[in-house]
Amino acid sequence: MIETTGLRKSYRKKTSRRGGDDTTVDAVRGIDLSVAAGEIYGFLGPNGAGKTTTLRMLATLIRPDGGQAVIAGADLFTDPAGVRRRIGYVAQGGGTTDNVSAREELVLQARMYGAAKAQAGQAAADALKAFDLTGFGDRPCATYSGGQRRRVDIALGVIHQPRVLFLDEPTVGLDPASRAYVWEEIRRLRTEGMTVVVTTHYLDEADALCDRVAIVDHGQVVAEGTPEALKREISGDVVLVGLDAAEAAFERAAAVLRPQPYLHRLEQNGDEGLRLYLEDGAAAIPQLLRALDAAGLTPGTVQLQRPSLDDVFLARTGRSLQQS
Ligand SMILES: Nc1ncnc2c1ncn2[C@@H]1O[C@H](COP(=O)(O)OP(=O)(O)OP(=O)(O)O)[C@@H](O)[C@H]1O
Repeated sequence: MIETTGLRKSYRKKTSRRGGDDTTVDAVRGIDLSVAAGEIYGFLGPNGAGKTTTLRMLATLIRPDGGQAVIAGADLFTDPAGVRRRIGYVAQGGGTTDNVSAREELVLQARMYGAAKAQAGQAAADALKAFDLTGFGDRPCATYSGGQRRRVDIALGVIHQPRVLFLDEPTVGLDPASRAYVWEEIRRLRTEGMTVVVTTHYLDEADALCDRVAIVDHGQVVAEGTPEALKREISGDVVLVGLDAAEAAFERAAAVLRPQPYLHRLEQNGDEGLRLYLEDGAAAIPQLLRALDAAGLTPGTVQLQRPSLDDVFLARTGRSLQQS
């Protein structure tokens, strides 16, 4: 449904000093994608990774500097109008107006896509029902909760029944219950056959919602696959060892643990302690506690975890997504 090769975009930025030269920001440095019909496909990455730029290029809102892309059978470079007819796009923060109701917004949007008045009224009524907005859909949008407003944004994005929907950070700023509700709506669109591409910097969102994920960093895809397959790459378990915030304790513990035969890899876990990658965490914990104890080190906490997408990010970039 979406095929891209080498998609790229640079921005020119004026330096703040007068007479200074322009600098170039390579926001997207050649992205190859293949998104199948009916998938929920996620771009996961830290702020500034190039997720929004990629999405805006695919949605015809920014012209790429190079590469190729075909979306729902239309070529992004030679037929952007064809792409636009087949897609919906919901920007970060959405586009609803405070003093207008959801129904009015939906009617207007349907009319903009060429529906006659009666058809647009019917499409709006159907959308209010489908997205569970009927209870408040005739009140001004300013009176809605963040989650309700987000559902209106998504309803607006699909009023013309596109084949592909692009959602930029759909749940940013929402409470956990509203986020779960928005995920449900996105899954419902998939069951109706829509292909959904979503950007997020939430690990749990990428993990729970997306069929496949591209992990993006510095304008490039650093890992791609189903969340399960990506996590399987990090074989074994993760053990978090909580230590005193003193650097010296981290270094001493690392020196003790590094030679242990069961350890695959060891990283500092921010200022909380160490993150150990090993085959069988439950079996290794008593041994590593004994080794630390023999060196006079007592961890405050020891936690066993399954690898997360953050561990994949860490393995590929050397940084944690949560700390980037
Ligand atoms: N209009 C612009 N002019 C100059 N630089 C830009 C522009 N838009 C984006 N950038 C830069 O391009 C890079 C990628 O930005 P982009 O917004 O695509 O990242 P992102 O992954 O979506 O992050 P966020 O979630 O913070 O929006 C960043 O370094 C950003 O500062």
